[in-house]
Amino acid sequence: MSGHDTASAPVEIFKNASEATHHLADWLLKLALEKTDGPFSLALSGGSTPQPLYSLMASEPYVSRFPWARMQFFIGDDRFLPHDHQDSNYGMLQRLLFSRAPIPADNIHPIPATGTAEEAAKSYEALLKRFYGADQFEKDRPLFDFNLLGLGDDGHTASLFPGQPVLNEKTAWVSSCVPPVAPYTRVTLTYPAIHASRHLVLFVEGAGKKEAVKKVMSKDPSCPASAITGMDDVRWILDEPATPDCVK
Ligand SMILES: O=C1O[C@H](COP(=O)(O)O)[C@@H](O)[C@H](O)[C@H]1O
Repeated sequence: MSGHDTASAPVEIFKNASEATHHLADWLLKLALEKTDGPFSLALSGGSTPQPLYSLMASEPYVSRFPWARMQFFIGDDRFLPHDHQDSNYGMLQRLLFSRAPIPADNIHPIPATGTAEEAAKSYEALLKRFYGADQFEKDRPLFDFNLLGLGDDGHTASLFPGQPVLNEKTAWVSSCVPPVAPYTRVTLTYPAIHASRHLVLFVEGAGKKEAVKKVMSKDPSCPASAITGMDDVRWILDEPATPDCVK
């Protein structure tokens, strides 16, 4: 069973964060191995939830099994900070995964951290368009084979925060934005770029997220994650504490 949006998406529930993380690593490995006709492109999220996943991918047996040379790594959103700043999403990925797995340097695509945030967004969009080989999305041709998204307790995903102008972006693939409350100017994939994903997963853990998960599942318009769609497959991977009673 598969769904194309966050309300119809199947929900996979795991007893705890460790089980959810192992399941996600196994599924991601399967998808990456199955895609043999060209690169396997990924957009990865930041924040705290996926950190054990990145560490796991860089550990045995996964590190010996992923087809790293065929994988192209993009960042779903980042804080506009030097890459070695402790709150940089790219910096976190570099520490936990990129520096520990045999990934060709040319396959890792950080959001630039120089110039202005607007310039960084434009430059990342140009890079994505070169990778995609076109300036416009083509029907049934994804930009990302896999897009890993998190969820904030305010319903934000990537750096699409409630009530922000970036939510209305219809053409740009990448945008800078200033979160209303959370720290740092951000550079984020926009809805059009996120929607061009073949497999998209909302990976959410912890009781503190339960209310936000419930709102997004019921398409509450105040939550940016409610408007997420994917091309083929949108799914939730949750641990029990994050799972609303209505889906248990
Ligand atoms: O600010 C961000 O928050 C979300 C959720 O992070 P978490 O720490 O609650 O897991 C994350 O998905 C996003 O990439 C990040 O920049």
